[in-house]
Amino acid sequence: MQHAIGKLIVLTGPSGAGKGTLLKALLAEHPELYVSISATTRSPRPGEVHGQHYFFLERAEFDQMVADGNLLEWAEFAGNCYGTPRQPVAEQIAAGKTVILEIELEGARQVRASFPEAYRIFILPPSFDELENRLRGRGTESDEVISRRMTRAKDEIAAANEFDIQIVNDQVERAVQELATIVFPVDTPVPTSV
Ligand SMILES: Nc1nc2c(ncn2[C@@H]2O[C@H](COP(=O)(O)OP(=O)(O)O)[C@@H](O)[C@H]2O)c(=O)[nH]1
Ligand SMILES: Nc1ncnc2c1ncn2[C@@H]1O[C@H](COP(=O)(O)OP(=O)(O)O)[C@@H](O)[C@H]1O
Repeated sequence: MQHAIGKLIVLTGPSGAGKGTLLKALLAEHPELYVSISATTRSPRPGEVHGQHYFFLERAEFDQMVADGNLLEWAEFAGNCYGTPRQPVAEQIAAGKTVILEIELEGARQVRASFPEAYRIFILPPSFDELENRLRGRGTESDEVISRRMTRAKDEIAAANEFDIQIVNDQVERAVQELATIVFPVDTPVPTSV
């Protein structure tokens, strides 16, 4: 039996741009999508669940995953390590699923090198000020972490044109619809008669 081959989609954008918000809304409409669960050394935020939002690991455990070749990509971001467990992604793609990786810029570059057929989407905030408002408004990070993320955001936004497409997250509903048309491109209808 021949296996269907699914596709791989990478979603990147500065912290606070709304990647998590858009993905959650997309997933609610399309539960058949598989969103990869990353490993991280960052501490859980209130409400975050191990194995659901992230696999929260000690640094030594993360380093072991890297050493064993168990991460498809990984990077350091604002003082913590983040990486994509390889096996679940490989399994879901082999099963024909569309797999989404929500990862930062360095990881997205690694995926481009190792998986050039992946489709890479960049989420932009409407403005830099609005990005900071959203990050502060989320209320999950200290001032110091916010300022580290804002510094990083400048470099990330400067790399937006490395991606196949950019989506401005102005309004959640509109941006989710745009995202959906990219993840699920409308097939050209096959004429039933000529
Ligand atoms: N390279 C890489 N980046 C990741 C991974 N998981 C999450 N990230 C990115 O790490 C950054 C920080 O994530 P997080 O601490 O959850 O903050 P948030 O995205 O602002 O909620 C974000 O840009 C994520 O997209 C991963 O597996 N690999
Ligand atoms: N289009 C939008 N308009 C206003 N606020 C938004 C929008 N999208 C997301 N937000 C808010 O901005 C904050 C950051 O969004 P989040 O999805 O956590 O970003 P990211 O995952 O990219 O770090 C959250 O408080 C979220 O509710």
